Amino acid sequence: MSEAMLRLSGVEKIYNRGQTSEVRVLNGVDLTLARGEMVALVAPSGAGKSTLLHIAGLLDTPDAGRVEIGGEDMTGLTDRRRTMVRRQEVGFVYQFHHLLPEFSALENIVLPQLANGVARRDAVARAQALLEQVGVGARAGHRPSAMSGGEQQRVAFCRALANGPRVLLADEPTGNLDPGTSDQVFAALTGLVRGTGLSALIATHNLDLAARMDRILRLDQGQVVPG
Ligand SMILES: Nc1ncnc2c1ncn2[C@@H]1O[C@H](COP(=O)(O)OP(=O)(O)OP(=O)(O)O)[C@@H](O)[C@H]1O
Repeated sequence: MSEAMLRLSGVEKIYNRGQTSEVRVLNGVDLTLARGEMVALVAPSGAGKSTLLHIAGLLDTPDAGRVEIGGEDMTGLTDRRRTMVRRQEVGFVYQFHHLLPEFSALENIVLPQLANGVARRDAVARAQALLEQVGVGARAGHRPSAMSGGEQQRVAFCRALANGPRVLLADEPTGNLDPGTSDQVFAALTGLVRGTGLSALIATHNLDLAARMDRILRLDQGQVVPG
């Protein structure tokens, strides 16, 4: 059997709304991403995609169930260890790029590497190589505000991959782009992911993009089912 990079088992999440009402957003989510798999997560707005991605990426904890990354059970880890695993093993991409506005594209990819203990020279070389790979190498010195939306998002992909994570989690990564740009930016993301062994879970409303991934999963009534 192929190696599981991300596994969620029986994951539950309940939010309290006031003192009397609660909403069970995730109700026994089981999900496994094999090494190198690109999987689409499709769900109506409000179904709990962001909640699921945050739990999978160790930004939030489930009320029940467990999360394993690279075969390691994340339940009961110290905050310090969780932060370390998140920084090294998980890359995030959001609908909006969230790049640091006062830094260049290159620096936005260098900084997370420095925070992870990489030497500056190596970090710069990796950042430049990633930018070249997604076709924005010539923009390395530009600040985000001097780049197009598609270019900004490509830089955000590079930043997410800066520390060589094993798992990439993306929440509507092309949701803010027009259809043509969305296609190109998705192709750039695919180019970065394929062949690296990285496993990607990509939430999208775009069914054309979803159809280009290895599998489609649907979040339905708090559970993940084949799409
Ligand atoms: N901190 C919170 N407290 C209470 N309810 C919450 C909280 N966070 C999310 N919810 C509720 O949980 C449900 C799922 O939210 P979530 O953001 O995960 O959905 P989503 O599928 O990502 O939606 P969208 O596609 O619109 O971003 C929603 O009904 C939301 O209102």
